Amino acid sequence: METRRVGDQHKRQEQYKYCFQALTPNAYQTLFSHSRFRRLHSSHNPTVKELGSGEWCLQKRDSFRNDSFSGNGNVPEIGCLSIIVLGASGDLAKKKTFPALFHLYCQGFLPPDEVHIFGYARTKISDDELRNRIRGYLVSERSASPSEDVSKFLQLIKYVSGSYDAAEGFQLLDKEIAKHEISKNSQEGSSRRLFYLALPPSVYPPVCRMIRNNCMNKSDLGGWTRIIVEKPFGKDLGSAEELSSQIGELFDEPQIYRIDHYLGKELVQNLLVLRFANRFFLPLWNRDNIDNIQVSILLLQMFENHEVLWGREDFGTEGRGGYFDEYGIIRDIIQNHLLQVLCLVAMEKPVSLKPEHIRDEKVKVLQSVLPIKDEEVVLGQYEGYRDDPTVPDHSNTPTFATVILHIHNERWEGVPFILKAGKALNSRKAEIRVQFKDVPGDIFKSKKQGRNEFVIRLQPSEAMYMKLTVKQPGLEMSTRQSELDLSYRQRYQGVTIPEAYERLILDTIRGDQQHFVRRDELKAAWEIFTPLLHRIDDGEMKPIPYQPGSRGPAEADELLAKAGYVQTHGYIWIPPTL
Ligand SMILES: NC(=O)C1=CN([C@@H]2O[C@H](COP(=O)(O)OP(=O)(O)OC[C@H]3O[C@@H](n4cnc5c(N)ncnc54)[C@H](OP(=O)(O)O)[C@@H]3O)[C@@H](O)[C@H]2O)C=CC1
Ligand SMILES: O=C1O[C@H](COP(=O)(O)O)[C@@H](O)[C@H](O)[C@H]1O
Repeated sequence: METRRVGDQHKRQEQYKYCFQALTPNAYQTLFSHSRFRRLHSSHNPTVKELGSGEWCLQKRDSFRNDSFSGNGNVPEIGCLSIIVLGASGDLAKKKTFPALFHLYCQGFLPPDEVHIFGYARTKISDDELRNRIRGYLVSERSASPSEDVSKFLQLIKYVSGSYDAAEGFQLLDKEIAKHEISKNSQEGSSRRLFYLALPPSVYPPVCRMIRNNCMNKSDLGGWTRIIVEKPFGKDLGSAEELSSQIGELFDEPQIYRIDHYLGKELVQNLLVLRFANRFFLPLWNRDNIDNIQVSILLLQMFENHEVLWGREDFGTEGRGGYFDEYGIIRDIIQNHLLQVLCLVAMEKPVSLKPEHIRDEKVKVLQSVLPIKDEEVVLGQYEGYRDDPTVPDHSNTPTFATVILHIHNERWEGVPFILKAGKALNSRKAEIRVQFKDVPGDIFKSKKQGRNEFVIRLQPSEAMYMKLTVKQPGLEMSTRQSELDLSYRQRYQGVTIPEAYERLILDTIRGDQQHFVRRDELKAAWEIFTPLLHRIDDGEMKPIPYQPGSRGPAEADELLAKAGYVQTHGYIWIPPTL
């Protein structure tokens, strides 16, 4: 288990506290973008804090602590930090893990005097070869001198080659990490080791065992060893539980960070604030006022040879057709990303912001979901999917699904939660759409135009907008649909929204598990979908073909209408331009 030094925390906080009065956040950003200033102050990770009466203070931000939610019991740690990316030769590492680390580095969260990064995989390449593989993916809007930052960041990376199931490679890795720790004069027992498993889950058990046997850190002086594991966590309830037990025998739950990158998205993180810090929503957020809720992730992606046709996306397609066919859209997106978002939309107010309190409430939602009915599922497979060379000719794998869930509790009885995800569709967006009931005794007959909707656009063009009926400006008393719009790009100009992976890796370093999936959450999530998945795997339920570049099968829209969703015809929300 982890131990921490509280005395050092105070000393360290005091050491770096300093103020620049009358400095606005924008002025600070500009100042910080000058490399000389950054050189002077980056190791202090300063942040801007409002003092009140229009004054702003620049103060030390501890790189390993989330000060705003100190209620979760975190205590900052000091000393040397080693981040080890296992599967460093792979797709995720190149496209997401290393770029996220680079962003953190550019913002001063990974001070070079404390941090070292190791890549580990079987592929025999040199340090420089690994650096060259990832160099092109290191782009940061926050870097004032990008090429200088890229070079410095790459120098922090060392590569170790070895297998995933033999001690030799991990002993070598341990030696390299220890060398780094000694070079930083890190006291034994105070160093921190973060292992990011950017690997296929099939190798998680041997890799965890190797880490446990060969690379653990002493924790008696506040040091720790943590692991981040990627999805998919299993293929169904049985395999997920088996994987959980295997990892659980080697690591305690507080050391395991099961990542779901949707939990790191800005507007997903905003859900708790939105729901529980605003009086507006408290009395409305229930079955008395809400008719139905949709959560959707729509993608343009197709696989391999179709990519060019439909516009290649920056993440998740390349060479993943084989992976995808084994899993399908429900395992790839619905059982994890959509269900996690649903939990945050539907859960009760947690006792506090402590990770365990939040996760307790999420588990309750999952445990209250009723069994899925066949007639409330529409599966689709886009035409041409099976032409992909990595996909079997008779694949029954859905590339699209709409599934209706019902939550059996006092707040949500009777409100359908419509989860929808698909690939090769006509648009790319992720959103939460809360549709309210019709106005009782409507004297304007406005229900023919549309219902009130509260939409949270997760991506692209992050926004929240409230669709409502207003008087058409002019002499006549007629109504029209309009919106109250909080578009982030317009409202928060110049603010860079962090990447999900960046935020979640930082949370792991800080020891904050709020945005990670707990073992019992995972189990409850698989319990919901396993019966349906087995029926699909056994060929008892078949996907309906749909045209690539369409909305998916027409039957999905019919299911939506049956569930009570009323489409507003002729209204389209257009993200405001600057
Ligand atoms: N890429 C993506 O878009 C996303 C990936 N993920 C998840 O992240 C993890 C890593 O994904 P990704 O980087 O795409 O995976 P890759 O297939 O690129 O694998 C990563 C590395 O693991 C090693 N590896 C691959 N297959 C095996 C195998 N059968 N046995 C042992 N080692 C193997 C290879 O390294 P070497 O041979 O050099 O050892 C490879 O470079 C997976 O769990 C994936 O599901 C999650 C979301 C998105
Ligand atoms: O986990 C996954 O998510 C991506 C979609 O993520 P986004 O952040 O780009 O919305 C998806 O394309 C991929 O198939 C899936 O594995």
